Amino acid sequence: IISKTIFNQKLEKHLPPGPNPWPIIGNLNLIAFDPRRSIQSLCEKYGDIMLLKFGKFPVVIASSSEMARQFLKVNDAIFASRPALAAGKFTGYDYKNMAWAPHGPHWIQARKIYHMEVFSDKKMESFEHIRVEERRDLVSRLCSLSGKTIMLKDHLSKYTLSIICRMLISKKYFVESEHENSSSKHLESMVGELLDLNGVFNIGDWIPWLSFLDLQGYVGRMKALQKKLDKFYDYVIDDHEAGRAAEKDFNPKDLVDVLLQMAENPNLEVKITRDRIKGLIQDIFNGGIDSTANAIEWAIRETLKHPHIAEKAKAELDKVIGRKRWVEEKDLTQLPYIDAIVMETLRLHPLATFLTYHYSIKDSKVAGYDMPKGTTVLINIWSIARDPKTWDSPNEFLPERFLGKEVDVLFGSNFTLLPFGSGRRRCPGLSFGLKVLRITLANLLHGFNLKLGEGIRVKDVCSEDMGTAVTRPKVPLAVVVEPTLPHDLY
Ligand code: HEM
Repeated sequence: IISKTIFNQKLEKHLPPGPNPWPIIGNLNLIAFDPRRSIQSLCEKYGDIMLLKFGKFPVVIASSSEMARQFLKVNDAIFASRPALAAGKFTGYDYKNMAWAPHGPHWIQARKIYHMEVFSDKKMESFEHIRVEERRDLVSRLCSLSGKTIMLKDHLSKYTLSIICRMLISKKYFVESEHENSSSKHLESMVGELLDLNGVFNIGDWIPWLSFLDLQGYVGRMKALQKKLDKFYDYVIDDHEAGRAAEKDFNPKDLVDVLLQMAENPNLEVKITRDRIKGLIQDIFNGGIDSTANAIEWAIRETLKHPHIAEKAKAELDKVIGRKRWVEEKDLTQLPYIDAIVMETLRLHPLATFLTYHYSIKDSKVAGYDMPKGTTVLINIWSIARDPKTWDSPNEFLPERFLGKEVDVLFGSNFTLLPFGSGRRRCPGLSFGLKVLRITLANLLHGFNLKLGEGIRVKDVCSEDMGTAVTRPKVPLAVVVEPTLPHDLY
């Protein structure tokens, strides 16, 4: 009876191929224990578009550039929403942030605010001094640790966190301290956990009547984390409100000031509440800190694994910049090999295996298949960027393949490479993240000899990730840094 029902359904509707689902659990039996790897191997079997059932919910996996184009360009307006998952409810202020917001007036308004108040060319320029100062701070900190084995990622996360804090909330709020709850390390670890929890596969999302059991403990962790972050945001907002109250003719200095000012505007289509302010701050913490730090770490890791690539990059830097100054943002267009390393890094090590879930708001037909309203879509950017039909030697780190190409191949109009997504939901922090990644990588290679930590051999440098949705390196990178520019530059 079951297979007949399924067969009839498939006849009535032209659905993408995929394994037959079980009642209640759908195909969860095939993927629940190692979702990422299981989905990848099912894609190999069923092809570039596959239908799975997560519980009773249809989930389509798109694993080729053409299928990505179908969802992110041809049918973008239909698939630009998000499913209502626990991560959005418990870590996205009940979908009042941007990343988990369904397509609608709140999300449209939020994106406009981001574009105008954070990522416009004018704003990006006005924040340049922050990026310069924090970069100086990073290189002098690294210089002071020269000769010692350090965990590079710790320094990179601290650096991206400081830039974001100063742009968003003007201050760092957290100080260098041994006290766990007031150190920047504390905020960093909360933000790292936030990113991970936003990528988990939570069974209760797909079998809602089981959600109260919180079988994997993720919802409990989300709630506990959100409570801690909420306390921090309350403190920041209260402090900003006090600043506004104390100053006559107050001039907004950062995004929180701007949002508080907008909250007083009765004519906005969607009222900006305190929770919406928190959600929007949280998006930038969630999206901007670890993503960029991870990408810089991956790039350095690959150059350590392939010393000839580091040498070639240094030769370019010596020729274009010389040995008497640091690289500045205006130099970036003169450094094609650095850009090639960046592009190859984001090809092999995207932030996540799949883009954040997309979700359809009405019935549609995609590539000849019927897609009912409420279909969730996972775009498999990891497989697309390693597709042997598009890429020669797809698993090798070969920056040369990008020589002669501009970094805008990363912007999503070429569906063979989608590290930032494409279409309406494309990453709004793209140009900021990319700028920080390019300039930091260039300066680290220019100003330091980076060597592997004691006892680590080149062949031991691991390029594997942890196998979770967010592609974090399996083994943290331990390095020794040696300054190479004149001492007064550090
Ligand atoms: C190398 C750095 C970064 C990478 C690789 C990256 C990647 C991504 C990806 C793949 C998405 C999902 C797109 C989709 O759903 O189709 C995304 C969304 C997003 N990113 Fe980024 N990102 C980076 C940096 C940043 C930065 C610096 C910020 C903010 C400061 C940011 C904020 C966001 C937000 C808010 C979203 C959700 C957009 C929405 O749902 O409308 N990201 N990012």
